[in-house]
Amino acid sequence: MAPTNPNSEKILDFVVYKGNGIKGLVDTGIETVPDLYILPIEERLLPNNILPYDSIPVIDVSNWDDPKVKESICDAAGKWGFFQIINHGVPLHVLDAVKEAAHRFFGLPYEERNKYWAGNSPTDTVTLKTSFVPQAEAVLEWKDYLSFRCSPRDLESFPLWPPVCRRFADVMGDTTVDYRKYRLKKNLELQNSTHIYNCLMTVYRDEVVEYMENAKSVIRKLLEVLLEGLKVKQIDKAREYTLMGSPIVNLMYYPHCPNPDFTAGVRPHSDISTLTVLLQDDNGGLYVRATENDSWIHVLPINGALVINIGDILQIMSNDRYKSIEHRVVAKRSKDRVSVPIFVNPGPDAVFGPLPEVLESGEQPLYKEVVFSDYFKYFFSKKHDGKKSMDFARI
Ligand SMILES: COc1cc(/C=C/C(=O)SCCNC(=O)CCNC(=O)[C@H](O)C(C)(C)COP(=O)(O)OP(=O)(O)OC[C@H]2O[C@@H](n3cnc4c(N)ncnc43)[C@H](O)[C@@H]2OP(=O)(O)O)ccc1O
Ligand SMILES: O=C(O)CCC(=O)C(=O)O
Ligand SMILES: [Fe+2]
Repeated sequence: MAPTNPNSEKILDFVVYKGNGIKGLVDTGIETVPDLYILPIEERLLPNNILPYDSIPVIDVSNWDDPKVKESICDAAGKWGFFQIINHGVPLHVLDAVKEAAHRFFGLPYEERNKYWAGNSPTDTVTLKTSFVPQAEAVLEWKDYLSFRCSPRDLESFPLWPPVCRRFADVMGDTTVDYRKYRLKKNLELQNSTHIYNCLMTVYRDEVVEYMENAKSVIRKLLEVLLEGLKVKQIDKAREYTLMGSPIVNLMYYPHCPNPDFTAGVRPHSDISTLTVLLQDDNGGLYVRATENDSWIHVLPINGALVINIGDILQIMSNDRYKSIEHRVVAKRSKDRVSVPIFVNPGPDAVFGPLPEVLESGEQPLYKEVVFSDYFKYFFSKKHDGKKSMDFARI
């Protein structure tokens, strides 16, 4: 949807086609929001539509086996589709490191960031993008993001992920070092050299993998509890592939915005994942749709917590017992906001539909069976538009 306004054409060229991103535009010192980013009034989040006293549930998961914990998770998935978990076991330093990595990556000069811009990246497992689908959006979203595909197979391209650290190259001698050798060397060196540790800490890809590795057991536990709530006794290999075969980790960057009320960081949408594990910073800005018409609940940042939301796939598999709820993001006026979602997605060729365990008592399926890559392509063929992507699978 090419803009007709010549100024918007110039901005589109600078941000998208020259690969500067919205970060590059903000770095030019703009003091007003360009037309290309101004939402029509009916799409803006107005203060009257925010419910000031409501909040999504916060669940302490220090004991996953406690029936009350399991019940709270399944209830929240059915009623809210969103909840925060605390005492989940992912160390605070791992969470802080990955947020810090996002700031460091987006703090790099244009030339360094641009090496990973969609179309330039040495591997399709890591791409830097802007907005959502700029080709299909009349108004762009105020965000850039570095996206990492993290299935075991994708991790083979780890050596091509952005290290961008001279000191790292000096220490390792070769930035294209094999991942396993790199881990081995890191473990050996860590025992006797804080200097080398500090060097390694400046490598983004390492923080992303560290975060993902730590989050895996939380994801597994959440899925076990949620599937048990649907009478599924165990997650075998085939189900594991359908539930979590191709995770994606994004480093999201919402640079400060001269007038955030006019813009969308992310438009209202539901995620297409089975579930999403989201680490947000202390800026706030994430809003979840409440049951009342067009009202929104702010997700208060809690240090160390992870925000969990049910995605379309789990709503479909549960035949609507669990809900993928719409949410949106508003950028900040004077601070750069970062967040790190893990979209826990099915493997590309996984076929999903309402689970047999859910339908066993004769309930009618509300959705047909769909191949995940078809659903994914459909989602990325248009702008974020509430929950409309679910129509793709609805009977
Ligand atoms: C929210 O809930 C989610 C989210 C997610 C996943 C989130 C991600 O961030 S995954 C990474 C980004 N997504 C994808 O890559 C999706 C796969 N991509 C596609 O299917 C296609 O790129 C497309 C979006 C459908 C567009 O296809 P097409 O019209 O054929 O255009 P392309 O050839 O791909 O691109 C043309 C040209 O533009 C560049 N480009 C495309 N998108 C962007 C962008 N956002 N920013 C900047 N540039 C972009 C592209 O690289 C091409 O450039 P060339 O120089 O190569 O011509 C998971 C789960 C959830 O629940
Ligand atoms: O940045 C956030 O807090 C949420 C981002 C989000 O909803 C998404 O990328 O799907
Ligand atoms: Fe989302």
